[in-house]
Amino acid sequence: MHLSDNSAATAPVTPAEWIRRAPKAVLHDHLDGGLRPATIVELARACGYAGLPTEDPAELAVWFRDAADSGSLERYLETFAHTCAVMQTREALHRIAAECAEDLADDGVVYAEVRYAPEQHLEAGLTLDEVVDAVNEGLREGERRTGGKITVRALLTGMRHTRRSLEIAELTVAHRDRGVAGFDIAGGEIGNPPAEHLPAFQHLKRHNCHITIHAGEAVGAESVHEAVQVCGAERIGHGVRITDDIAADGTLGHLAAYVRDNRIALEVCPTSNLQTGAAVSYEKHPIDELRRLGFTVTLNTDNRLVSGTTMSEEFQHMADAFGYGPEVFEEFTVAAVEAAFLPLPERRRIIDEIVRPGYAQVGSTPRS
Ligand SMILES: O=c1[nH]cnc2c1ncn2[C@@H]1O[C@H](CO)[C@@H](O)[C@H]1O
Ligand SMILES: [Zn+2]
Repeated sequence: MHLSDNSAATAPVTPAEWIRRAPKAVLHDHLDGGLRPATIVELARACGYAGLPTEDPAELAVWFRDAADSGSLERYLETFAHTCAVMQTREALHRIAAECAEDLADDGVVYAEVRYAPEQHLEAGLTLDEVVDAVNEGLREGERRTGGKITVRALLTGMRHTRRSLEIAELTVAHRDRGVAGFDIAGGEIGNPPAEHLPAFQHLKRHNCHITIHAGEAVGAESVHEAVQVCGAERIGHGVRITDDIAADGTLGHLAAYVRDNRIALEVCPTSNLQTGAAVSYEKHPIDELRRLGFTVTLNTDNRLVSGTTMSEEFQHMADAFGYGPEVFEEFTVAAVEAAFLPLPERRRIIDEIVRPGYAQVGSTPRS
């Protein structure tokens, strides 16, 4: 991985106004990867965290993006030490969750699933339940502040390298129907296969809970296979290395065919992929090939602060790389809401009452 290859990841973009206005849905956005830089600085002062690389919010934003632009998932993940350090109290979690909902809504996001690992927020004595309650209350507050422009659900993440996934699965079951929509596994992929967390997945299945798994980011198709066929993932976080199972002429192997034919949604995060080395450039990102081959593709931020991005910026990068217009973004957005971990009538309502009418308006106004 040459850093010059992914320098596009750090190039500033100004999304077109119609992109900002278009309704968007994000299924893959980490709460602890999307804080406002000014909030981190304030909270660090308040809790006495002295480890920040700078106390200037603008410099801090640049620092995160540059540090994460490393070509390796492991180094990308090191930056989260600074965000998690200031996310240890009920008040901090509440504030960060509320601001997250506000920032997403401000960017035109109408539906979001925001994920985080409760086990990373216990350093100041909170219990797992208290962490989940604080985040849920913050998300509800954020939804209210936007006047109901956005619906947000939480996904609880178990970390691949720790041994708490069964507890987090139990927590997911306990908080389902109260703001928690599903379960995820994240963290360093190499050497930490998802099947090591089988008891967690079995618990979730026993209780009919939704599962998504980060896979096919740093490890190839075998990781996607294990996530789907052994662990029962309904969606795949990233999943871009499913291309290992697709021949140059577009012929699909059995795994790729299974993922496509069962409409297992890929939560694709282009800028993050450039930073971690999972893709070499926007223009060469496999999202376009996957879309053309009929995969269920959704477009996501992964980490707005750490990857220095927003949904509008991801849309703009894809528009620049592949010439996508509103029709394709409507397709991505509908695909995302269809794959949401929401009851079907709610998904239909968001698509019929918000997404379709929103794109009808985008299409009828001049694009600039
Ligand atoms: O793209 C990713 N791949 C794998 N793990 C990730 C990614 N982005 C964030 N996290 C991890 O998920 C934790 C909970 O939100 C974060 O603390 C980070 O360690
Ligand atoms: Zn992620």
